[in-house]
Amino acid sequence: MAAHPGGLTAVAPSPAGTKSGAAVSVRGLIRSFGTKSVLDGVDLDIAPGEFVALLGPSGCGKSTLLRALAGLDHEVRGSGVISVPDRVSVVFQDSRLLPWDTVLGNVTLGVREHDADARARKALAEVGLAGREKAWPHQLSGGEQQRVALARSLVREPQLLLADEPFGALDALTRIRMHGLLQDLVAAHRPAVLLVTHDVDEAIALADRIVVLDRGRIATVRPVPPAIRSSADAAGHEALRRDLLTALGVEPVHTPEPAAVGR
Ligand SMILES: Nc1ncnc2c1ncn2[C@@H]1O[C@H](COP(=O)(O)OP(=O)(O)OP(=O)(O)O)[C@@H](O)[C@H]1O
Repeated sequence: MAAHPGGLTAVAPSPAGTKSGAAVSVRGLIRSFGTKSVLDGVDLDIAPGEFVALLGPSGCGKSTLLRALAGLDHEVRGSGVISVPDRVSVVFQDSRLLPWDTVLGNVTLGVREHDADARARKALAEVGLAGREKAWPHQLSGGEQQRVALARSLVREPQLLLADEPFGALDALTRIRMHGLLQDLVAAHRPAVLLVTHDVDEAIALADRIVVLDRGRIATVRPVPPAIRSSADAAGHEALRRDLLTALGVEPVHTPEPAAVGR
């Protein structure tokens, strides 16, 4: 879906990026529900083309932050402190396809350019669904439906892709395949990405940088060096994993050293 429908005073779209050159700039973002404070002064920058994963315990406000960036939260309060690009797309855990329209119809929906059809076909080919244009959503698997959702987000060439646990409902094997697909799509289109996930391993596998939301603020920020992302640096990967689990308040399970043979 096209996010950022407008009417949100705290969000300032900036097609050329923010003054600082960031694709996303958030300062002191506050959001409460009744007396419950959820976001309590969030500061976050995302550079153009940067992939940021957002981790945090259940209920800490990850989706609330994403909805604020998407322009879907009309109550968010700040002081003109959110700046996002002009073209923002959102992918959710469920594909949110219209059941009464075909795959092609779902992807072209809302695209006003004269070549919407051709663009949608290209996007569907990119997600591996060439030839399925006339299928109905109910004829697709969960993974295929999420592929359509990705195609629908890409057809608008977003400068910012917001993804709220997009693979959370998929089986482990499909998830791994979708990770590869998302990496390819991001490499080809270079949007800035904010991925909300519960999965530390998913965050390490995909992100350039991981941020942890805790008690309404960004509490931990960790870069993910390419060697750790690809698991070439296995020790670094494990150290980062433990570090993030600790930041999430989870006691990492102790993995014993392999027993020395012949000692
Ligand atoms: N519209 C709303 N009205 C009242 N409370 C809300 C609303 N939306 C969110 N909340 C509350 O705000 C808190 C943060 O919710 P949010 O969905 O952002 O958390 P989350 O970190 O994404 O959680 P999860 O990982 O479980 O999806 C929760 O306590 C939730 O109940």
